[in-house]
Amino acid sequence: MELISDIKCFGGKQLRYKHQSVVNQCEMVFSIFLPPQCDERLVPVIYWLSGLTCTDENFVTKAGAQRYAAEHGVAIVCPDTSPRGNNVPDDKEGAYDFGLGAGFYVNASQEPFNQHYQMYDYVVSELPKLIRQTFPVSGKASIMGHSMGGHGALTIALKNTEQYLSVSAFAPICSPMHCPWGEKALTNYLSSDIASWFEYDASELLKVANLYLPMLIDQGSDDSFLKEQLKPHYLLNVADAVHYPLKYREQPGYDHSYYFIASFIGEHIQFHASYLYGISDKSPVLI
Ligand SMILES: N[C@@H](CCC(=O)N[C@@H](CS)C(=O)NCC(=O)O)C(=O)O
Repeated sequence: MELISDIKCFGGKQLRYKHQSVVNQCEMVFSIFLPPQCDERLVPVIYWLSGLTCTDENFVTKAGAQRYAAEHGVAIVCPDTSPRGNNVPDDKEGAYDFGLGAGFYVNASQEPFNQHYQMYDYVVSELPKLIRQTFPVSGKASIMGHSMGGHGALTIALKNTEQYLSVSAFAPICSPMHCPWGEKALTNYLSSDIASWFEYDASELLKVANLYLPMLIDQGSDDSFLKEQLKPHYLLNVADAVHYPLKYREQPGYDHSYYFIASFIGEHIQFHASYLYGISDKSPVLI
């Protein structure tokens, strides 16, 4: 692993590294914020998954999360949103919503994407192992994300309830099976057989959830992607039907941007810290 940058921030460190990923078969870059508490003890980790067109750096430079992470004593890990490099295939037309910067946090099974696009395994297994081996972090983790990354956080948490204590999302794609961004990604990374899409659709996964994971979602009412792409009603209808106690907040007047994320990131970090530090009771219940 190679250190790219090391910057002091709110008494802690904002670090950036590159390493060779086994699952993605390419060099990957990630960022990690270590709060000042790391000087004395192990801290829990929150994983942040970004949206379309982002790298590991959008959240680091725009969300203003470091102040809250330092206050609450949590590390924040930000992976990139896709594999990258000369040999990594991209969208045929170089569109922003597929390929580079748009890995959708799935394991691709379809040529030519299956060789490098294994972002699900990267985020769930390879990166957390590397983080635990390298940094002063405890085994406790939560996960959050935005848009495509909100879809990633929700699906990954719902499929790995033992690995995360809480999950949250800003403007997540709530049912990729039912929106143009998701349909394009799932068709090309998986197949045109819709049966293969269910395991990467948060609304479908919520239908069969048997453990309750604390879940917070913020959605701006003036988000230009709300009606065509994000479609929270799919998730909310399932949550109602199966009595899943998710906390959904429509935030009046906010759009899809990092200004929206910056406005509520403090509350999301506080939400996760309350479970990571055992202040709130996760009490997983069978539903
Ligand atoms: N209109 C945008 C669509 C992509 C977009 O809005 N991306 C969101 C996530 S879905 C984002 O975080 N962009 C980077 C940023 O705002 O820093 C574009 O073409 O770049």
